[in-house]
Amino acid sequence: MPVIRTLSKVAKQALMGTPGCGCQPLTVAVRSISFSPRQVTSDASFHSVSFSETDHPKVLITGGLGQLGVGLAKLLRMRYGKNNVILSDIRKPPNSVFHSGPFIYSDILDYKNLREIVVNNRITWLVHYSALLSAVGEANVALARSVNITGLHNILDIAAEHGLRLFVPSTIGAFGPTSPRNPTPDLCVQRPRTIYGVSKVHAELMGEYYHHRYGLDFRCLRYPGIISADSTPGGGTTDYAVQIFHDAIKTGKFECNLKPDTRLPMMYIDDCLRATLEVMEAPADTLSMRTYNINAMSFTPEELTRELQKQMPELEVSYEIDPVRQAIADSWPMNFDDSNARKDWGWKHDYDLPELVQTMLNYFREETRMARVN
Ligand SMILES: NC(=O)C1=CN([C@@H]2O[C@H](COP(=O)(O)OP(=O)(O)OC[C@H]3O[C@@H](n4cnc5c(N)ncnc54)[C@H](O)[C@@H]3O)[C@@H](O)[C@H]2O)C=CC1
Ligand SMILES: CC(=O)[C@H](N)C(=O)O
Repeated sequence: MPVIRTLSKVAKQALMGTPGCGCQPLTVAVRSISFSPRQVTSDASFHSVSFSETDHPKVLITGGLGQLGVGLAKLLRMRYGKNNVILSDIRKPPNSVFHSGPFIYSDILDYKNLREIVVNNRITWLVHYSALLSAVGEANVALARSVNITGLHNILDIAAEHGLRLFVPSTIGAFGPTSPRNPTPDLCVQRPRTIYGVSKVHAELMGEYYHHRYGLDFRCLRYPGIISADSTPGGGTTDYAVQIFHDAIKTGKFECNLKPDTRLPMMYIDDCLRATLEVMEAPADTLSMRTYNINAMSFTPEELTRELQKQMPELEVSYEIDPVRQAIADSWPMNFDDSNARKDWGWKHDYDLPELVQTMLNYFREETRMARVN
């Protein structure tokens, strides 16, 4: 009974705020009475590992076989050592991925399995990439709700119980038609119209809540559309900006599913992965917020085509609009204001549109050359 009374007093303080002091004292109070978000058995704290800044983190990446996970694992393994970064997914990894470092099966909907992986591998950082993206999410709302929301709850609880540093990406899709679109600041109205966007706003808010309530070291970046050469996108609205390179090289023709003047924020994958590493390594006292916009460039299909045609004048682009993707794109930011990330932890992108196009074309040309040689 006295414990319950203490808890409700702490909860009341949390809701009302304590004048003249930040969230830290509250966090300490909550932790000191061992109040965790999910009922855990007593051995859980025995296995938890405290991460010292001088050690290498032991990282688990969920949903690691998608467009971004393999590249992130490569970057983190170069920095922290091959065996300190575990990729996981529910799909079977290709040979090259399986032989490049630790891989493990993990379904984020299986709470016990997740917990076992975290405990047995002494995980200290969790990068949570599993998700259904905007277009596939609209095609399967029930599954998107389950993976993006129920799965996130499992991740938050595991991370809070085991004192992990947790990274969850959000997206330009976390904004909607009533948000300011040009530019979109960090803090503004967020009323997305997709299950993907709704689940990402939920993730931002839950992560920040767990940070204030339980002291969870939650870090979140809102990514623009990510463009990569050696990995394929998983069913988003910005996918056209990757597909155009494949089709341009293969056939010299591309059919675009968005209107020529649809402007969206975009980023080359190397910038995205470096930003992720940088925000994970940033000292906590530099982070004035826990969710940041990051930006690099912003273009329309027409502008991307023109840049490509500078090197491939024969490229032909036609337009066959997909109404679902177009409606999504029309509700998303056109330009992203990432001034807080630049100010707080020194974010700076390397790739603008010309460098992006050059880098992508170099990759595909080299791949074609190698294929001819072999
Ligand atoms: N690629 C992009 O342009 C952007 C990505 N993001 C976010 O970054 C993260 C990674 O994105 P991508 O790699 O592009 O996604 P993706 O769709 O390519 O990959 C997602 C992965 O999650 C896995 N997955 C699905 N259900 C699962 C489950 N129950 N348990 C474990 N894994 C499961 C899938 O097998 C897949 O490999 C996502 O959270 C996404 O929302 C945010 C903004 C832009
Ligand atoms: C911007 C994203 O989050 C993703 N690429 C999508 O288009 O759904």
